[in-house]
Amino acid sequence: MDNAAATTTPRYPASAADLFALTKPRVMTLVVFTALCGLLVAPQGIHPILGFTAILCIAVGAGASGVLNMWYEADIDAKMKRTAKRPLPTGRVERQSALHFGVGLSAFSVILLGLATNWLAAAILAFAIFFYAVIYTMWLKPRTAQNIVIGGAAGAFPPLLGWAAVTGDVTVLPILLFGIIFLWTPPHFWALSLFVRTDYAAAGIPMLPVVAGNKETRRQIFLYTLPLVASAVAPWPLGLTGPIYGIASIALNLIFLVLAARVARNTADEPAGMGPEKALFKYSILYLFALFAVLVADRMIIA
Ligand code: HEM
Ligand SMILES: CC(C)=CCC/C(C)=C/CC/C(C)=C/COP(=O)(O)OP(=O)(O)O
Repeated sequence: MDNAAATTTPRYPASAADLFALTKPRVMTLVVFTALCGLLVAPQGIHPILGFTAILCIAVGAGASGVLNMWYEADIDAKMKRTAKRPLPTGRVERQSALHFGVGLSAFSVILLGLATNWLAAAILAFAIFFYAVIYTMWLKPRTAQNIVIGGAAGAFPPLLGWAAVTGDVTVLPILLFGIIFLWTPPHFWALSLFVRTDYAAAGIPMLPVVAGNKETRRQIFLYTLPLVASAVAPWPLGLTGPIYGIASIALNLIFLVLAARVARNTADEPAGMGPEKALFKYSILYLFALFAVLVADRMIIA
């Protein structure tokens, strides 16, 4: 794959800031937070140093998968306004360096997590990295408009990882947390994808609005919101949490439902400024932070 958009001579060694940018640090905030929540709601404790090491490994593993994603997509990123200024398309980092960095961080995070906690957690981390870097990035994303639905599962692993690092097992609650992020990802991303449809079309990526149009994407956003809302409220009736989570999650989910319904009802050809789509995208991030925060608060108060 040629890096056609290279505009500067690659710096060797690459700057720390550029290498850090390859790990998608802004997205990582929510990855780290949901992993920490998975760790905190586990039914037993973990030594703080081991807990810190586990979260660090999950963050580094997620970052590694972001590096491998950017390594593979350097020429696609060069074609899209949103991504053209990244370190690889601008030529600030050599592709070979990015590959070594991504593989090195992957191996480091998986091995250290296995040594510090247990090998189930390490195996899940290895699988999550593989899922995002290979199954989503290399296989699904360029081929099908369902890329986000299946591939988004990669981002649902962090709470499962946090839990497994403590307990060495996986039970109903961490699987539900996985399910919540899995069902959250399509509305989260499709709301944004409506704004960058032409970018994806230019890069030849079959994102849903490119393939099915804005109207169908808005409808799918609402359809995925229904099981999301159901699974996000479920921990309370299932007896896995108390009323603090129950009541807060009902409020958070009602807002999500209303915003998704506004998106579905929007008949404008293109999404505009701070319209329903931007509101839903921004709220989706706040929602996941808040939902996981109240889960931890609820479990800590009950305990
Ligand atoms: C395949 C699934 C996903 C896709 C395609 C996707 C895509 C995007 C895109 C394109 C952005 C815009 C900003 C940027 O480029 O940084 C974004 C923002 C964001 N995403 Fe996602 N996302 C996905 C899943 C997730 C998951 C699983 C999480 C964490 C649990 C997450 C957390 C975030 C956060 C925190 C932001 C805001 C970053 C900022 O401050 O700009 N995303 N997402
Ligand atoms: C533990 C572990 C391995 C977690 C992985 C977490 C993670 C980073 C999930 C994917 C979220 C994400 C930023 C998708 C971007 O999609 P894209 O690559 O299509 O976006 P782009 O166009 O911005 O590159």
